[in-house]
Amino acid sequence: MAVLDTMVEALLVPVVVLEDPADAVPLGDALVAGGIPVAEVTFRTAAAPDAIKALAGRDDLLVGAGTVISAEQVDRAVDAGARFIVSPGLLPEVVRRAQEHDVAIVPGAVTPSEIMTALSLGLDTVKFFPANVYGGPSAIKALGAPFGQVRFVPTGGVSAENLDTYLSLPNVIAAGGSWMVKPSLFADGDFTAVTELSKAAVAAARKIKENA
Ligand SMILES: O=C(O)C(=O)C[C@H](O)[C@H](O)COP(=O)(O)O
Repeated sequence: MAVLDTMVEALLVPVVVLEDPADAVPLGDALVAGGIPVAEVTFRTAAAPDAIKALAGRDDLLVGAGTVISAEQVDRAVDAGARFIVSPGLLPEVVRRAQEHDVAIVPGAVTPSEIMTALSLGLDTVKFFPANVYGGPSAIKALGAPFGQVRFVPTGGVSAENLDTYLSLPNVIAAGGSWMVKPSLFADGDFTAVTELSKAAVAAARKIKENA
């Protein structure tokens, strides 16, 4: 699916939590300037649909919705213009609703049973969340043995410091995280730090995959 290809190319999925939808455009600009053409805007705040709307028309940035935990939120995310849906867990009705909308869905799956459920729903890409708690890189490596066809997007506790331990795995297609988009980085309205941390993350991610 083309949408997931963009994620694979970016190697990174910034997990964005916005309180003010007015921050969406400057944050999107900062990510693009930093070389990350993807943003996962989480439904943890009420600002999510408006923030997604503000970014949806762009052709330099792929915007998706994160923390989507109900079919109704899938509808709202897609209405707002989300091009992909990310969920912390695996709920078949959430997956099916996204599929009905023909929108890419990356559900959370960390156990063999959850991965098998994802496969049974026609998916081959899952979010491994919270990655640091559910066994980190060694768990993803071990799951790769029975599930060689599954691609993982570890998220939760991924940082500039441990990015290499995840992205160096062949079954990890991208890493998700908030370290380059933390609200504290742009609380004063200056998004420079987002761009700088994004640039550093992109450079590190490319190097890791080249050497993997
Ligand atoms: O709620 C969801 O659906 C999420 O996407 C959770 C986020 O992925 C993580 O909270 C990001 O984790 P950190 O990078 O450790 O901040």
